[in-house]
Amino acid sequence: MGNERLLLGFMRKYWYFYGSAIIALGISNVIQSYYPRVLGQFADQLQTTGITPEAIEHYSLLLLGIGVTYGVMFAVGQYTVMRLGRYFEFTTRRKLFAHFTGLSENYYSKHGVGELLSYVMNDVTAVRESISIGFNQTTNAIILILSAMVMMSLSSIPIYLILVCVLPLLAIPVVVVYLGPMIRKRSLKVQESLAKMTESAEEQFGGIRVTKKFAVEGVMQQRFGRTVDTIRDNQLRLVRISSLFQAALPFLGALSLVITVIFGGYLTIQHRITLGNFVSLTLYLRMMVNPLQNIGNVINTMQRSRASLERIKKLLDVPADIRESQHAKPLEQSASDISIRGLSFAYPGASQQVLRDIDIVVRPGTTLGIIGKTGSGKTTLVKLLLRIYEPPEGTIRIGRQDIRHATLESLRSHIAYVPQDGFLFSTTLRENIAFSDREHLPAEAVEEASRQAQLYNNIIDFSERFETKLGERGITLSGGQRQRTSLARGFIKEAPILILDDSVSAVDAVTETRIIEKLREERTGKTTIIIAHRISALQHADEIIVLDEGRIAQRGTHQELLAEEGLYASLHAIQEEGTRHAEGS
Ligand SMILES: Nc1ncnc2c1ncn2[C@@H]1O[C@H](COP(=O)(O)OP(=O)(O)OP(=O)(O)O)[C@@H](O)[C@H]1O
Repeated sequence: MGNERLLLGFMRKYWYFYGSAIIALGISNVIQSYYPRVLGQFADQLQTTGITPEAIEHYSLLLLGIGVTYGVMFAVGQYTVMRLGRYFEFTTRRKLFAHFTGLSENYYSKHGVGELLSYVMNDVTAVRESISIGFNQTTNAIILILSAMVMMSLSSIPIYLILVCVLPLLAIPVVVVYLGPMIRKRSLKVQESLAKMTESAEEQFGGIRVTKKFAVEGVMQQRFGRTVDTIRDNQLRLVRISSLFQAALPFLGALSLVITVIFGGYLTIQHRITLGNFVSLTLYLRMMVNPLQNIGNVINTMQRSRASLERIKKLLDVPADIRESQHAKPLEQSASDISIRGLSFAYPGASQQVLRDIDIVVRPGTTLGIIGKTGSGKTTLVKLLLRIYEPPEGTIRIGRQDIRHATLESLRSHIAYVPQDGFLFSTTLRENIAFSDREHLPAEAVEEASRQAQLYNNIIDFSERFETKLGERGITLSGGQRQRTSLARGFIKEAPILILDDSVSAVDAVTETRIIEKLREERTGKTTIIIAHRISALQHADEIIVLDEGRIAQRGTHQELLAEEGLYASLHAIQEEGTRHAEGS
């Protein structure tokens, strides 16, 4: 029942729409139920007084009136319900998207993009169908069946005849109760395998260039084929049971008609009912078969949509791991000193700590360099600073404030973070650079940031300059250009703290030197953290920290570190050797 709360909440909110839809559909169906009665009366008149031009005119006008009123009211009801379905679709999609943005990296590391897309596409559509088509057909069916029953009882058709003829139709609920849950279970499986396919397709399309470069198209096709096969198997299992369900209902309808023809026909021959009664009864029963079949379809759709609703509800119930504390305050605006004390950290679910006993103090306006082998915990440290993962209470402070008690918005606007592979959106270069505040950042600021990132000269070579559109994930740019676009995005933010996480790794040595020089000019008085593998990118820092397996192995200035034996000096020697080699060749 919990799952339906989402749906019921929506229905409660738009009850007036539902109310008017029920009224319109109700009127249309009640009117429609007059149709067999009128034809029955016409048949009786034919038999008793014979056909007259007045009778033809009277009955045809009556039927026309029924047809027109039915059509108009039905259209109004149908339109209202369809509109509601669409409302649900877009409000739920928005809700899901808002929920997605609140979920942490930890969640995304476990769930693929395709899987999440599947919620927004397949599941929401399935529920929407049950709202519009389902609601529409159920209302029609219930009202039409009820009106038909009332009309039959009001006519002079004997009740025992009605009951006997309707008997097979009463088996329908039994079939529904028996097969419904099976349909739902199988639908859930179909939705899950659809999600897997979307996920696989997303990954395969994203990685198509790698696939081609490694010439492994065959393997990838096979892998994708397997996900498609699973869907086929699950779909077929669903189709088998749905078909059985849908076949059972018309069969019961036909059985009821057979009884009507035999029993009703016999009573007509015996003159115990009139020919008109017989005609109306047959038409009424015929009229009830379609709605009953529709109820079957609706229950089928409902079972499917309940499966989807279950998935959506489960997703919406996933709590955001990073939540603001109740008394969170914005960070002090001018604060730019960072103090890390006794910080140890293991990723959720992991037994090994990736950071151990980290103590760092970054005074305001200074630059900290962090170097270390791959996997030594450099990025993890930044993720904790940004609270992408929650650091232990009291371990990280900015200014005097524990970041655990700062509002997330203030923390993240306080820090400009440039990751190694900054994601570029498929929009213009200008919008990508001005990402932090697209609406307000002036064109000059965008140009200045691109100059600082040594990207300006590249951009002015493009025919549309800053208005150049980037393809999906910025494919039209080279690796170095993409990295510099991401750098410009970080520079433009002019945040009190700037973190470059291996952000100049894809540019050549000359460009790197220019960027670092520009950075030193522009960021005097502002705090900067530079993470790099190349010593040249951080040698000017006020303090350099060497991380090794999550611990601080060495610390000091470039000169101090060169003077002592250790990882830094050996890295320096290797890199110098490499540079000499490159210059010599
Ligand atoms: N989301 C995660 N869940 C579990 N373990 C993780 C996660 N992210 C990183 N790790 C592990 O944490 C360790 C440190 O990773 P981190 O990314 O901080 O290293 P790094 O020093 O930045 O490496 P690189 O120089 O290659 O970028 C690695 O062993 C990595 O496998």
